[in-house]
Amino acid sequence: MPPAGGGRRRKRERERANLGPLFMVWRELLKYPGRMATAGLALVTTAVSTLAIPFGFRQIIDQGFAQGADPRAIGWWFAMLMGVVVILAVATAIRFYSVSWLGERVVADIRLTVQRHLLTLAPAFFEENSPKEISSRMTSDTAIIEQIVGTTVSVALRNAIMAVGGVIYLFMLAPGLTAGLIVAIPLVILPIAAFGRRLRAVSRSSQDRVADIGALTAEVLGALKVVQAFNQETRERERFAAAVERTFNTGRQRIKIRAIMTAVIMFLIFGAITLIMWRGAIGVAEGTITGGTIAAFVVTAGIVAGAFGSLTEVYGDLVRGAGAASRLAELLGERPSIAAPPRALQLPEPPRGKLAFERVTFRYPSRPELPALHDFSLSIEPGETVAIVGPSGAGKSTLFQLAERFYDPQGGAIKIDGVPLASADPAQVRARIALVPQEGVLFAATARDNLRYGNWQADDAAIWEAARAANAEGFLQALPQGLDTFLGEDGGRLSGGQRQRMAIARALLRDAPILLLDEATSALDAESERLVQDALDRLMAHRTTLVIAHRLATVRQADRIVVMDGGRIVEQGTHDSLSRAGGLYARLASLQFEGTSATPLA
Ligand SMILES: Nc1ncnc2c1ncn2[C@@H]1O[C@H](COP(=O)(O)OP(=O)(O)OP(=O)(O)O)[C@@H](O)[C@H]1O
Repeated sequence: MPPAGGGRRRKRERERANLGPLFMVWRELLKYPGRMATAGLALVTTAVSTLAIPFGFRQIIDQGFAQGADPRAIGWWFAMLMGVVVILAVATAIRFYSVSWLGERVVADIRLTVQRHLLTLAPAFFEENSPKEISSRMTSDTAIIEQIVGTTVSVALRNAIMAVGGVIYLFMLAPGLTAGLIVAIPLVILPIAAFGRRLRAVSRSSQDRVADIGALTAEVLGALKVVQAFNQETRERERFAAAVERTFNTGRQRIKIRAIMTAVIMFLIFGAITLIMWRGAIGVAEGTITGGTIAAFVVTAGIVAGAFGSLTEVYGDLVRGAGAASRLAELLGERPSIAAPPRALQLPEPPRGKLAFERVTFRYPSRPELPALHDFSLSIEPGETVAIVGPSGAGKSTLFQLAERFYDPQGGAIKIDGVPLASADPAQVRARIALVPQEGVLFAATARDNLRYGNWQADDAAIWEAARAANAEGFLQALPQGLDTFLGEDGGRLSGGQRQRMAIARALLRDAPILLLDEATSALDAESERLVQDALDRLMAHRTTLVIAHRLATVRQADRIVVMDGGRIVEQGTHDSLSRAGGLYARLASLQFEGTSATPLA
């Protein structure tokens, strides 16, 4: 099973080679002009004071070390040089702090923006784009951007200033020698451009491979029990090993290009310097140049060479950053397919709780060939309880997906209190619905916060009242710290029946007029079963309820039973009338309701 994201990757590889995506990072940086100014000033100061050091050397060597020089003058020169060193040290600290601060801040801002945006996207987006891959974008791609802002750009600017300033100073020191150096510069720049282009492609696929590893790790750890239960450790180890080796190989390709690139550039720079020094040595021998000048020239040329050397690495980093930024921009550019229309209709007040499907035809975006609902019509009156029954894949859960407007149907309309969902604000629509899924979803938070997910305004009195009605009071009181007990990731501390009652209590707190209830198929023991049923009865009272029924008790109590098959309604009636009719319902019921009411129907 290859990790997801192949399609997107191919699309990305067709994009033009440019650093344009980094513009997004620049826009984020512009939000902090004060910090930028401080960083810029410190940056210029460090670059200039670094260059002041060879200047000082020259003075000291030519004047200070000359025989018969005034010791006080020597002291003065050294004091000056020490001053420069202090300025260099302080400016470096300020530069490091403000530049790193910007890196951390920009990444924090980008993470906030991306998460805010992801929350607006429709579930269909996450069927085509693995959430695991997206979550690795949140960590690895943002880390790359942090490095760009916090290190690379400052290194680049400082080295650019030092390279330019250094070259000017070299000209002042020895124009002839420097001219030779300048001739060497295009020899340096051209290979950078050539290697850089190749490096860019390799860096991108290298990052993709790293994301694959993250996705694979999360997938296997998330399903560890299944892996172990099926003795698939060897297979998972091999699958992971293959991914790791792919990552290593693309990484190796990247560092190979970079190694060759560095070697070529270093050779060109230092080869040129060596040749120029040879000319300089002849100059000193002939007395046309001083020792101080040659010393300053050596140190400055070293600084300039180092600066150019770092600049070559900068390009590679910027390219990596542009890759990361373009992926984040791609996420941010994804328009939510489900959103409120420009002039959304208001749902009528007070809510009545009428839910209607009118000739709805729907295909899931990821399975366009198979209609999950076919010309489906069903109208549920306020306060009515409708039980949905049917074989697996009949389209029962799809009704919930559409009522919550996680998807839009291709044909027909779904209406709440007479307003088509497509014309309303999804937030308003969802506020009228309480959903109790088959598996109660719990967050890594306290019991209190898990319940308040239904309604953040609820105080403890309201929470306990809901807990009592949901038959959850007893076990909540028995938790070590009561409502303050941390339920752990995925609420691992609660049993299946307890989780269901948590979900019911949450739905009670939500207090919405329409209830979408997916009964758990897992059989509970008789006591749990009774507690859950009892809680459900209280939850369903006075609400419009659409329930995917798995229990005899539920279908018996329903005002109406709707039997679905292949995305259509095949029968409607009561338990007694449908049992007598001898159709699909009678078959399903005779197979599955026999013996115990806890046995799943579908
Ligand atoms: N996210 C999805 N993407 C693509 N196809 C889907 C998706 N969810 C469901 N389907 C398909 O749509 C059809 C209806 O599925 P649905 O989940 O509504 O059935 P169901 O009656 O609830 O089944 P079950 O009782 O097994 O939960 C099935 O053929 C299913 O494979």
